[in-house]
Amino acid sequence: MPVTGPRTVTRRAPGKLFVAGEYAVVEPGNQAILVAVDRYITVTVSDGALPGVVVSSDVGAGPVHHSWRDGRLTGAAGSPHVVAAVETVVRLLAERGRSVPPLAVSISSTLHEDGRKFGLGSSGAVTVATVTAVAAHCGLELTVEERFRLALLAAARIDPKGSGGDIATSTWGGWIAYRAPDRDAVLDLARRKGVDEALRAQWPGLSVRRLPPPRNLRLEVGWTGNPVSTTSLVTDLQRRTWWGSSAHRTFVGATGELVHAAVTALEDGDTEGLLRQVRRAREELVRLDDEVRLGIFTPELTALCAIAEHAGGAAKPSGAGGGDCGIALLDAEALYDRSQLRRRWAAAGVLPLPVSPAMEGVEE
Ligand SMILES: Nc1ncnc2c1ncn2[C@@H]1O[C@H](COP(=O)(O)OP(=O)(O)O)[C@@H](O)[C@H]1O
Ligand SMILES: C[C@@](O)(CCOP(=O)(O)OP(=O)(O)O)CC(=O)O
Repeated sequence: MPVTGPRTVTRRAPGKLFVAGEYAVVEPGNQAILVAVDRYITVTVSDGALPGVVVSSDVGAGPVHHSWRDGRLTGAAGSPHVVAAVETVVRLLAERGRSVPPLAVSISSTLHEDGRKFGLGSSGAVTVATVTAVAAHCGLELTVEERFRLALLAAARIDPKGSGGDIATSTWGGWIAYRAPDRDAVLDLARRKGVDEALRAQWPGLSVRRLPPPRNLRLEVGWTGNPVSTTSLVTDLQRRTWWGSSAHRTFVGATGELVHAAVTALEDGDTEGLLRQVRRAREELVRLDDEVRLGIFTPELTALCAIAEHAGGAAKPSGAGGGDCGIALLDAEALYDRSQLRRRWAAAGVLPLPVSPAMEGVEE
């Protein structure tokens, strides 16, 4: 049966920042706090002129034509996240006895500048927006969690080490507390039993909870200008003798405690308490970096944190570090000079990014 749905569908998914819990969150069950930001990946899906799928992106070279072979898209490399997202939705359609028409997928990003990513979760956002737009184009009705699960299955095929915190944030939007499932286990389930079955099964470890946004805080974001491969930093960490050592367990224990305390502070509207936990999160990342010499804290990220602290805020890298961006939270009621903070960041090689929390995730 051919699919039916609107002829042209556009969906956009927001980027994200890590507030606390990065690195620890890659292990199933460990909690992190993330917030969506008002920079987006927008995906438009329409009927294609050629059999297969043509993908064009404003950050890629020209359009890339992929053909179907045994449920997989062949052709030039293009964007692996977009390809995996389309394949995963189409596999679900096939399991439900439905065929897919030729597709044209077009992507635009405000998570990049001149083709360079800011490090605001473009891979997660493009995966979520593609899954959602292709599903809507094909008339596939999915719950929010089903769309998250499809996007996580797609992204995990490319990198099972990724926690999926970016995908959850792009899906739900706002401030969230996230715990990852075992990605190898859910991939294995989808391979053995199919995607449809993987949507229905329990995913042990997974939890996503909306958190109330802090009322009296300003979020400042600074970009170092250096794009970083999160996968290579996480892979590097997992190869060190530190991984599995008592220092690793101490890091996970301390991060678990501070994330829990930060969740409580958000739920209680305790601004000072949240700032304290964000500082603890930075200290734990500093300790990790001292122990492992991973390069989380570049000179720019160290300066970003010091300058924001000097202004009375709490600051840290967002995510893997090594470049990309950092965040600062400042008490909106306390007196601080925002333009001075931004000037001092700029003088230290940190570009202030005018972004705000986005309370909506990708629309259905
Ligand atoms: N605008 C886009 N168009 C196509 N693919 C994209 C786009 N943005 C991101 N991607 C995909 O995400 C990958 C980059 O992921 P990553 O380096 O983890 O960036 P980020 O830190 O922003 O998530 C790219 O290789 C590509 O597969
Ligand atoms: C180390 C991490 O916990 C956080 C990485 O966050 P980044 O923001 O650096 O990267 P992307 O999610 O690819 O945008 C790994 C993870 O959770 O996947």
